[in-house]
Amino acid sequence: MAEQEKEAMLPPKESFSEWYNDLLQVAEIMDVRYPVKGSYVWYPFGFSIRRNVYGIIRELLDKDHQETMFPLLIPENEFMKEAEHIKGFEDEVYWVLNGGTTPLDVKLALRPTSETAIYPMYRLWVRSHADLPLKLYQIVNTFRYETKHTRPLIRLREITSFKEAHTVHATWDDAAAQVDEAIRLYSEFYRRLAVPVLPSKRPNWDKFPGADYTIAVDALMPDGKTLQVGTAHHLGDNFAKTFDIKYEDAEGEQVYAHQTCYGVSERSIAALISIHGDDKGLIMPPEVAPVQAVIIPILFKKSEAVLAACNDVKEKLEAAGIRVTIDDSDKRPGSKYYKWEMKGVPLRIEIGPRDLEKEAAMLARRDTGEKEQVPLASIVNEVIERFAVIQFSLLEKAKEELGARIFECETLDDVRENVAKGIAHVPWCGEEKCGLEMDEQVGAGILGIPTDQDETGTYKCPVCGKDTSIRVYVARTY
Ligand SMILES: Nc1ncnc2c1ncn2[C@@H]1O[C@H](COS(=O)(=O)NC(=O)[C@@H](N)CS)[C@@H](O)[C@H]1O
Ligand SMILES: [Zn+2]
Repeated sequence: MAEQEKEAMLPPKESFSEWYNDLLQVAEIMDVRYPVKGSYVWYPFGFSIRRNVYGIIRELLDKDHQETMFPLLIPENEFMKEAEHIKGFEDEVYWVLNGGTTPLDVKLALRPTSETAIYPMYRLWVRSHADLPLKLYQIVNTFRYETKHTRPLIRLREITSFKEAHTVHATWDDAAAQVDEAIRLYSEFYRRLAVPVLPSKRPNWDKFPGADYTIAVDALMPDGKTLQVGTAHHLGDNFAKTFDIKYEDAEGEQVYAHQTCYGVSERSIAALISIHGDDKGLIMPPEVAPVQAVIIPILFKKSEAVLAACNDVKEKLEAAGIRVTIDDSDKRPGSKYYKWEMKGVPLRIEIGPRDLEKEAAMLARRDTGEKEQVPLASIVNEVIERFAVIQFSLLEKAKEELGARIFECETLDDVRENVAKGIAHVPWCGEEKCGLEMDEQVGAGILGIPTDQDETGTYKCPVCGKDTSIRVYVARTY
C-alpha cells in the first residue's frame, strides 16, 4: 500500500468559517499568507476560476458597454471635489505622499473606486447628446482601508477584481432605466454562477456616498448571513454638477448629464464557493470549472489499452471545447478522487479493463455523487448533457435553500429569532428612526426593499405600530 497520502482534512461545512478558510488553501484558490493585511495571493487554480467567472461578466457587459482602463492614482484636488463621496471614503482611502525620496506636491489617492478618476475625463469626452449614452467599464484593483475584519474574497483591503461600470445619460429617467438594466445583468450573471440573489433598494442611510439611491443584490451564505455581491447606484446629476459634465441638447442648450455606476468584485467567487461547496470541498458549476471533467484510468493489467482509451476520450472532449485532464499519476484511486472532489471538478470519468470490455466508461457527478455507466461511443454528448443537468440542479438547490431561509415576520421577536437562521421579511414604516431602532433591537440591519415588492398589503411597523404597505429584508451581513 503506498504510504498513506497526507490528506488535509476539511472541517465540516457547518463550521462554515473554518471550512471556508481551510478550503481556500487546500483547494488552492487563494494563499492568505501574504505579509500585507487584507491583501491575498491568487493560486493559478483560483485565478482560472476568476478568469472563467469574469469571462461571463465581460460577455454580458460587452453587449453594450466598452471596456477600458483608467489610472490607479487620483490627485487629491479631484478626489476631494464631491463632498458626500469624500465623507463616505475619507476613512478608507490610501494616500501616496512621496515619489522615491521626493515629497509629492499633490497627494495621490489609490482609487477606492474610480468616480473621481473617470469623471474629469468624462467632462472632456461628453460634448453633445450624440455622445450619450456612454457606457464604459473596467476590471481593476482598488484599495480600501477596511477597518472591519478582513477576509479573503469577502472583505479585502486590495480588491483585486473590482468590475466597475460608469455610464452617462441625457436624463434622470434614462439613468434610472440603466440602474434597472444593471440589476437585470447582475441577476443573469449570478444565474450563470448558479447563485440566486435578492435585489433590494438600500435604505437611504446605506446608499453609496454621492448617489440618489442604491439597488444591491445580496446572496445568502451558509451561516445565515447575507453578502452584498453587487450594487448599482443612480448618481443623479450630483457628480455631473461637481465635475461639470454637460452636453449640448437638441435645442443647443447646455444640460448637466445624469449618471450611474455599478460594481461587483471577487465576492462573486466567495458566493459561488460558499453556496455550492460541501464537506468534501468545492463543487464548481460546470460553466466556470477550471477542470470540467477528470479522467481516472483504473490501472491493473492491460493498462496500455486503458490509457489509450483515456487519451481517446480526452481528445474527443477537448475537441468539443471541454476542459479535461487525465490523472495518470501513481497515486491510489482514493486519493485521486479526494483531490479532484476537493477541487470541485463537476464530472469524474472512470475507465478500467471491465469498462473497456463493455466499451463503456463510468461517469460520477460531483454534486450528487450519482454514478452511471455510459457507452464510450456517445461519451461527448453524455458529458455535455450532464453539465447542463448539474448547472440546473445546483441553481435549483440553491434557490430552494434560499427560499427556505426567508422568514415572514410581524414582530421584533420574530425577527430576532429568525435572523439567526437567515433573512427576515418584515413590515417597515419607512422612517429612518424605526429602521435604526430595529437594527439596535435585533442585531441585524435592513438590507432593503425588495425590487419585486407589491406594495398592496397593509401591515404594522413592528417598532412604531404605524400602518405600512412596505415589507423589507432584514439580515445579519458580512
Ligand atoms: N472591501 C471589499 N472587498 C471585496 N469586495 C468589496 C469590498 N467593498 C465593496 N466590495 C464589493 O464591491 C461592490 C461595489 O462597491 S460599492 O462601494 O458598493 N460601489 C462602488 O464602489 C461604485 N463605484 C460602483 S462600482 C460592492 O457591492 C461589493 O460587492
Ligand atoms: Zn415605524
